[in-house]
Amino acid sequence: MDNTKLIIFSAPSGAGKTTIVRHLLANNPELAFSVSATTRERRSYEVDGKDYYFLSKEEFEEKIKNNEFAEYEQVYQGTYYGTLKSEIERLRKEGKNLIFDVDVEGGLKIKKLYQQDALAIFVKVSSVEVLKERLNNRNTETEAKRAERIAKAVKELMYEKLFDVVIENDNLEEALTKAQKLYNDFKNNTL
Ligand SMILES: Nc1nc2c(ncn2[C@@H]2O[C@H](COP(=O)(O)OP(=O)(O)O)[C@@H](O)[C@H]2O)c(=O)[nH]1
Ligand SMILES: Nc1ncnc2c1ncn2[C@@H]1O[C@H](COP(=O)(O)OP(=O)(O)O)[C@@H](O)[C@H]1O
Repeated sequence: MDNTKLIIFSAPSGAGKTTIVRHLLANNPELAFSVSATTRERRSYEVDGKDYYFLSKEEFEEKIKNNEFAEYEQVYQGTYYGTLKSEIERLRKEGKNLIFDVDVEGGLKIKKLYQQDALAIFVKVSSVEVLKERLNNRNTETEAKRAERIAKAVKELMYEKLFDVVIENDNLEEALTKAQKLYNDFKNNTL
């Protein structure tokens, strides 16, 4: 089946897209997570093959050479992230709707590739201060890496208008309800 839906979540780091994506996955069994490949270090709570395919730089560059990515980027200096064509094809063949957690540029590229089969959602918060606070609380990065994420986030805020829909994630409950409703409407062609 190649007419399944693709639902893309992009956001500045810390806005809450991973939290929203996990919630939708837990509540919608026909949804599957598009596992990206990356060269960044695994966080203690992450599982290889479930959260990301963790690859060496050499392995990743080999796949670039072989044209295996639908899209990829060096999101942070020296760190690759990308969506493998094989991942999308495998899950669509299984009849799954796919959900993506990718950065803003990656999200727009996937939207361009899949057009009306894809819904591109931008998650935002009311201020950069909120992002900083959440990244501090999540405590998964060093000070320098956090600063890099914040600098990128400030630039990404300008991309909001290029997305199909925006979800404000100041209140998590409201954001989760809106995300579920959007997914239902998109899935049922009633958006
Ligand atoms: N373009 C692209 N970006 C990705 C992909 N996978 C993850 N990302 C993005 O890379 C950025 C960094 O992700 P991560 O290291 O998990 O950090 P976090 O956003 O701070 O949780 C986030 O914006 C992700 O959405 C991908 O396959 N392609
Ligand atoms: N509405 C919210 N209010 C407060 N904290 C939140 C909210 N949404 C997410 N968080 C927390 O903020 C941090 C960043 O969220 P995460 O989903 O990892 O963001 P992203 O994937 O966009 O980087 C996490 O610790 C998460 O638990």
